[in-house]
Amino acid sequence: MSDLTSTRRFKRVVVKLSGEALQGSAPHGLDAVTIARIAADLATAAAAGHEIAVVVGGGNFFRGIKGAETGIERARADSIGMLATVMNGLALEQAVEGQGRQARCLSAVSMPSICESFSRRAALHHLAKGRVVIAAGGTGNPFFTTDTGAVLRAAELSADAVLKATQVDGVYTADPKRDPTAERYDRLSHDEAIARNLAVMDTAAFALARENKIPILVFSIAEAGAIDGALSGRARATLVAP
Ligand SMILES: Nc1ncnc2c1ncn2[C@@H]1O[C@H](COP(=O)(O)OP(=O)(O)OP(=O)(O)O)[C@@H](O)[C@H]1O
Ligand SMILES: O=c1ccn([C@@H]2O[C@H](COP(=O)(O)O)[C@@H](O)[C@H]2O)c(=O)[nH]1
Repeated sequence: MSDLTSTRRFKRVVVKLSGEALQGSAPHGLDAVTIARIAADLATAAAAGHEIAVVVGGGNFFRGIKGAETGIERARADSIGMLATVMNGLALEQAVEGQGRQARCLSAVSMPSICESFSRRAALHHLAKGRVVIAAGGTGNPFFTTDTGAVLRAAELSADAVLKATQVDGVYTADPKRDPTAERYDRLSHDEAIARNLAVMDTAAFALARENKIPILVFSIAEAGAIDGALSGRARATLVAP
């Protein structure tokens, strides 16, 4: 059995969901049909017995680095970005519950009148109850990304893998959206991803995953059933593993 066909062994996973994935074909923001499709995927994976924690990005609303380019102080711009991830988290929580599966949005940035704060204990409790945990707010600190947040949560929750659900179907030699000659890897190591500066995730995220020996599966979330495809090894994907 190859590495990719044995991914069912990943019982507890952190799904890193790009914010852009939630906007569907809209230029920004949230697309209800797309969110419902992704929520159905998450609910199906949970019903199949996987413990699912989702770390959601915010790029469909705001990225701190872009805000800083317009003159907003970087740390403040990153706070706006983290709030964007909470908006996405709440929308996803609603959508997963709409699929008949309990979900809990836990924010790394405390906002108790809106949702529970993230703690390892709370997240493990909800996972044990079969709820989909949505970890919003990234790491809770500026100058980080939700990719690093996803690996951090995976380490804290002793997850078996990070499933990076994104716009492309794997890791390429260069950004395939910019370079049509880029070639896809089936598999590579964390070391190789860092050394070749493969920007599908930031270096901090790859380094934290390397240190904690956390495999990362990069796959496209464009089609219904993508998460089950990734978990069952059917998806076209790249495995980043030691
Ligand atoms: N070597 C590479 N291989 C694959 N994708 C790459 C590579 N370099 C850059 N990319 C780009 O990285 C993107 C993945 O980032 P993603 O969309 O998941 O962003 P994010 O910052 O994690 O989420 P958000 O949408 O919330 O900002 C892909 O869409 C792809 O265009
Ligand atoms: O730990 C974190 C995570 C995120 N941010 C800010 O949020 C936005 C959106 O996150 P993406 O990972 O780009 O989707 C990001 O650009 C940062 O500005 C953060 O500050 N800390």
